[in-house]
Amino acid sequence: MQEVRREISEPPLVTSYQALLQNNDLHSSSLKNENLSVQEIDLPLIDLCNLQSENRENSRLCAKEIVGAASDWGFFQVLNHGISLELLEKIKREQVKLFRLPFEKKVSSGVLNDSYRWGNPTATSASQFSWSEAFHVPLEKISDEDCNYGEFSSLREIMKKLAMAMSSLAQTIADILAQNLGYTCHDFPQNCDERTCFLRLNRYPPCPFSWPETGGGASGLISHTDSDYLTILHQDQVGGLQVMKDSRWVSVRPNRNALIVNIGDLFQAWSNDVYKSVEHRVIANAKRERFSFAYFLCPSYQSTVGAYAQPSRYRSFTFGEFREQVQDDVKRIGRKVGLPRFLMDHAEQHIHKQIDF
Ligand SMILES: C=C1C[C@]23C[C@@]1(O)CC[C@H]2[C@@]12CC[C@H](O)[C@@](C)(C(=O)O1)[C@H]2[C@@H]3C(=O)O
Ligand SMILES: O=C(O)CCC(=O)C(=O)O
Ligand SMILES: [Fe+2]
Repeated sequence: MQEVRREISEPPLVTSYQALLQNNDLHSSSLKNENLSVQEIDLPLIDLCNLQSENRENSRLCAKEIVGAASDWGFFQVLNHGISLELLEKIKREQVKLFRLPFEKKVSSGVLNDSYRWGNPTATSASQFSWSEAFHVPLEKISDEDCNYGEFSSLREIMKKLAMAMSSLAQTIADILAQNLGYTCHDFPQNCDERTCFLRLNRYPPCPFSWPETGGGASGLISHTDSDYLTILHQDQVGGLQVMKDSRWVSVRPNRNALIVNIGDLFQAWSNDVYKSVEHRVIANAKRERFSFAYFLCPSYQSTVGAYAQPSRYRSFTFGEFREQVQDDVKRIGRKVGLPRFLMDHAEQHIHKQIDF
């Protein structure tokens, strides 16, 4: 009887991870029992309905909560964000269908602007491996007629709606954070539009190398800070997102009605470290697959990040220079360094201070 070859949708994560384990000391694993006593917490929960309140005091207090969380946690979650549960559930259904495509098709069909990524292509050790797959799609490609959606035309419509709603939410929050620092223009950050921003769809397959089965194990997504101004993130109810708080990992309790907002590297630089771009990661789950999606508020590569006030702790750099430095560091030392590469050194700071007076 003709054997029906079941097309595999799973990326070859096991093979890749095992190959990396062979390279390294067999006992080395990314989470050397780091995960033992991670506390589950609720991120600061901010109800955005107060922002539109006629009561100016409510609106002011809501803005104050956003500023406080962005300065202290670098992460918070918002209610009444303008994206309906119905739309969020539609995205989840489409996302499941999309990731169920045969792996070969995800890699080679060019679907969603050929934006498919899995594992961590630059990983040279097990600790840099990410047990996940993703589509990282520029917003402009979502509405681009010749963007290959294959049988996913419904996905295009849903992603366009999502992108619009996420863009508006990100702009509202960026405005509040910028105004708090005395920035009066209403279009901060400049040069962020559908040509420069991204939607990222993540799937985290069940992982046989996950903690605590092995007392350490693969990361769903390795620890990183986001290379953007601001990220709006939706995680499903499986859990696994962890955020660094006071030098300890805390696990973020899922809240089905909330969206998570986190400050990116560029906003930390622009705000002279007032707002924090905080390390976060995803712990792989042994039994359940997990889905999330994220909107990244990014400027054009030619845009200078600058600072809201001088003297800035960071030398002036463009987003393109930042991305290049990230990729160069990942290639040369196996991990992203990010902002520390752009700190003004003391001599430069001294000179800038002299020039400014
Ligand atoms: C926000 C992001 C930065 C990142 C891609 C991502 O969407 C999520 C994973 C991040 C990460 C972590 C490990 C590596 O440093 C990196 C280059 C990667 O492959 O995944 C970064 C990505 C980045 O900075 O572009
Ligand atoms: O899946 C998550 O919860 C986090 C994803 C993330 O950090 C990212 O895509 O940058
Ligand atoms: Fe992230």
